[in-house]
Amino acid sequence: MTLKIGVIGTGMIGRDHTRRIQQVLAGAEVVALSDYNPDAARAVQADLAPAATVYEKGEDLIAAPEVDAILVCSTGATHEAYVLAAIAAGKPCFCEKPLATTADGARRIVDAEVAHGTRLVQVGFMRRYDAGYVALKEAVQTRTGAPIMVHAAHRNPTVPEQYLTPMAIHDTLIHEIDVFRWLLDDDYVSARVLFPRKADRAHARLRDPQVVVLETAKGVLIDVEIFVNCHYGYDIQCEVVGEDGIARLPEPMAIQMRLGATLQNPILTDWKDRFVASYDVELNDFIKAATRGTAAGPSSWDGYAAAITSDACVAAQDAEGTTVAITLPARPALYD
Ligand SMILES: NC(=O)C1=CN([C@@H]2O[C@H](COP(=O)(O)OP(=O)(O)OC[C@H]3O[C@@H](n4cnc5c(N)ncnc54)[C@H](O)[C@@H]3O)[C@@H](O)[C@H]2O)C=CC1
Ligand SMILES: O=C1[C@@H](O)[C@H](O)[C@@H](O)[C@H](O)[C@H]1O
Repeated sequence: MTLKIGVIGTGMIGRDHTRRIQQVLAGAEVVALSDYNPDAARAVQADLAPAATVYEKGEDLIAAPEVDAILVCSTGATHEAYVLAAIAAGKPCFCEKPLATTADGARRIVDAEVAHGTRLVQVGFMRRYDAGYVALKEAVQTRTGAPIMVHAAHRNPTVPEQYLTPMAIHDTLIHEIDVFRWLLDDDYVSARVLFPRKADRAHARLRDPQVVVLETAKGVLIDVEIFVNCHYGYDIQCEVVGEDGIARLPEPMAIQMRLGATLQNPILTDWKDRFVASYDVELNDFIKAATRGTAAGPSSWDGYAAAITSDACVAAQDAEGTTVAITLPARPALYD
């Protein structure tokens, strides 16, 4: 069976996921496209999915009988309504991060999915599918001994003027928030944010860099540097300190050069290149599960936990240096 997918939001990542389904992965095809800007949907149709129907409204795409499963790749604030509509239609739905822009919104999705009775939603936390993080998790489970600390960094070369201080949490740190819950099999209990002096390249309305300190229920302390004007490249670092040893996230594969009396290792500059393979694997997982009428991988519960943690981190930015508590309600059995 070929899974017939409708894509809502055909901007940068919606286009890229459409390319993936049409040109890289097996078992699915894009049969419908929709975007707030119909020209964007038509451009993706022309370039990648000539047989797809363009719908003016995302709701109509979700209801369309030829659509088996939905990809929500529109702007974050629109995710909640589309995911709820997909659940109401009983159709599997892959939702790019964030699941919703508020914890209350993510909770409404959890409640709707629990009422439906089976999983339908996968959240686009692709790092869980990255070969480096998968190897790191295995090392933490089998070799480092119980984790005590995590030191991490998320560095982007630059960000646009619209990227404001809370986005360092909602848009950027959200990947670490999810991947460390998964890596450590743990939940957060508190957050603190510290600001050093502002980098010269950071624009007026952005405090950059910042350091977020998260504490987990098992007592692990995680420090994450977020530096989105680091200039030199796109750089994701992670080191887990355990009872018996230390495990580091591997660097992306690259040719090392000995040239002109220097030893050179290139550093990537674009997050799309850093995680290109993991996007393929996460969507493949979605296609496999959606073909069976369900969803796997990062769940609505994970999206909700990330939203609660993000809200606490943003409160911690405002509280500058003060510890903000994080409380996760009891997890419904659907997500065990
Ligand atoms: N997993 C990851 O690493 C990444 C995830 N993302 C997430 O993907 C989502 C989209 O990001 P980008 O593609 O970078 O943004 P973008 O701005 O390039 O594309 C968003 C598209 O959504 C459309 N849109 C806006 N409102 C809409 C509505 N009500 N209905 C239908 N379409 C609507 C816009 O017209 C635009 O074409 C965001 O939630 C973002 O956080 C983005 C980049 C990386
Ligand atoms: O999701 C992403 C972007 O939206 C975000 O702006 C970047 O900071 C992240 O590195 C990237 O993975």
